Amino acid sequence: QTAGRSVVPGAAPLPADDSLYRELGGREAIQRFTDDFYGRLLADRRLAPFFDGLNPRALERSLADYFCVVAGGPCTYEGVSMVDAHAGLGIRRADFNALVEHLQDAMDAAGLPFATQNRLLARLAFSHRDVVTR
Ligand code: HEM
Repeated sequence: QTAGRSVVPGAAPLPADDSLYRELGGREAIQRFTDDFYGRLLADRRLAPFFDGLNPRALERSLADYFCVVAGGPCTYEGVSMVDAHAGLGIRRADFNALVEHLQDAMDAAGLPFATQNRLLARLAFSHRDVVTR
């Protein structure tokens, strides 16, 4: 474990280097596609109800920190574990897949290459069992 990086419970082991973080374009680029991603979630009538009443700025920042850490970047994620964040939400496999599609679309719109997108998605896939509870 490299000093200064927070552990993300339930996720894949942290990458050995920051190559994915750099491919994603760094923290600010991650924030930009994350903000776009969140907008897409809210525009999706299947998914928007999950995010009712939440503070978009706070969640966008938390998500971008999480993506940054998962990509091996020099960020700190201060949120809760994936189990705790999603417990009781009753998220189904179809919800999970829909969310991943929006993330792909946001990364596409940001011009990120498929290989880079897939590297991030592969790491996030480790969260499946912690997020999908029915
Ligand atoms: C790869 C899959 C996913 C990842 C990596 C992920 C990641 C996260 C992260 C990092 C947070 C912030 C937690 C915090 O700040 O403490 C969060 C919160 C949340 N996620 Fe997810 N998530 C995923 C899938 C989903 C899905 C499929 C849904 C619903 C359709 C969802 C709904 C939510 C909601 C509603 C919150 C806010 C919980 C709250 O603040 O009470 N997530 N997620």
